[in-house]
Amino acid sequence: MGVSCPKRSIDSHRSPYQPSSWLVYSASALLRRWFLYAADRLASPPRLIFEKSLGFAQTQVIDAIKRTGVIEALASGPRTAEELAQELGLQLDPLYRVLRAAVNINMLGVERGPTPRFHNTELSSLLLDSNPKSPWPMIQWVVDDWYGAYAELGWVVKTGGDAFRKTHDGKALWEVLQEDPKREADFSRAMSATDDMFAFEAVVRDYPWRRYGRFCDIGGAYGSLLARLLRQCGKADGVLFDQPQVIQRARKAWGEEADKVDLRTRAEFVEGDFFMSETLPKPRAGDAWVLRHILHDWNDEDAARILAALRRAIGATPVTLCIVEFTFLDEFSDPDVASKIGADLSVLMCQTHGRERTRREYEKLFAGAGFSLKRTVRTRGPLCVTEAVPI
Ligand SMILES: Nc1ncnc2c1ncn2[C@@H]1O[C@H](CSCC[C@H]([NH3+])C(=O)O)[C@@H](O)[C@H]1O
Repeated sequence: MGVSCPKRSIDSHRSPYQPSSWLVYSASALLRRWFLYAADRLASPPRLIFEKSLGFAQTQVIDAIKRTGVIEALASGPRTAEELAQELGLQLDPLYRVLRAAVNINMLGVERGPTPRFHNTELSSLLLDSNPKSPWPMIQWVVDDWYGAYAELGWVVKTGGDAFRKTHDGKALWEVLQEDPKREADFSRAMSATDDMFAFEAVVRDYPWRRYGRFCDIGGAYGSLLARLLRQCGKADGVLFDQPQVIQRARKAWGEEADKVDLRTRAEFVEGDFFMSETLPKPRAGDAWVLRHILHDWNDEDAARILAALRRAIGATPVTLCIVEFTFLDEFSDPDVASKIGADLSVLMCQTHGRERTRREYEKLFAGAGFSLKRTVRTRGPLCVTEAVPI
């Protein structure tokens, strides 16, 4: 009985998802992998392989309960399928079957009885419009833009082609976004929504950011990472660097959003292109140039061009590059390998052969652009911080 609501409050300054201790983090990652392995061993192989091949059905169930308004309607209390069908103008039979499927994957809960009443769970409540940190913008991207590209995975393996261009009239993601300001705004919002998914709070806490005097967030979108770093390191200031149209909207966000507005005087906004060194910020000794989810968007050739532009812009100034990515520590068994593989396939399919890299692959990339890799710092989540300094 009763409606389960999000147990953790939504705080605008800090992620509501605090990292657990290293011991709990490592043990739970291990247990999760073990449970998944055990569940597979217990199932009958023919059924198992068929169920795995139906993975896309989950995507569609989540999409359906969000886009038909079920999740919003349930925010005001449990409903039967009949009530929902009437209120939202939906078809009762398929609706009931989708609600049942959602309960099966814990996306909805049910009060059983002759007429079952459905309610939101902690998971579905996260998708409410009233949640400023809702993962929905990202899920919407996955469904609307990635899904079709993913269907071309076998084709990519055979031909080495570009799935995103194939499914988007020959255009790459950045071109699609540049042509449509609304979609670009949605994309930047979607990127901020990944903060809580990938233990962003652990990145802030598990790496010693306080040693730097200034952060330059290169390709920082609306600056959710920069804002969090400035809050953590009271003496530092920051530069947010991105494409002109993104920075114009970021400026507005920093004038309005509760988690950023008081930090506005400590941040500078620079518009440019990270392939062109002359547009990058002017370096300052003691800077950290932070690139989160940037290099993974690009294949080795393009990533090397970005690093070469950064190297030219930095010159002889002592600056540290901090690359925040889903770095593979062990490609088959590191604790968060499932998230890393998910991210790797997404950038393979949607970013013209972007890739998640191993430490050795970063080492090679840096060396080719005049940087040397100093160390890779693990965090209590799938993201690592890899430091590099100019040679
Ligand atoms: N040529 C470019 N120059 C500068 N920024 C770019 C360029 N191409 C893509 N970007 C930006 O790169 C970012 C990649 S998405 C990552 C955003 C942010 N670092 C985060 O972790 O949330 C987007 O904000 C793009 O606008």
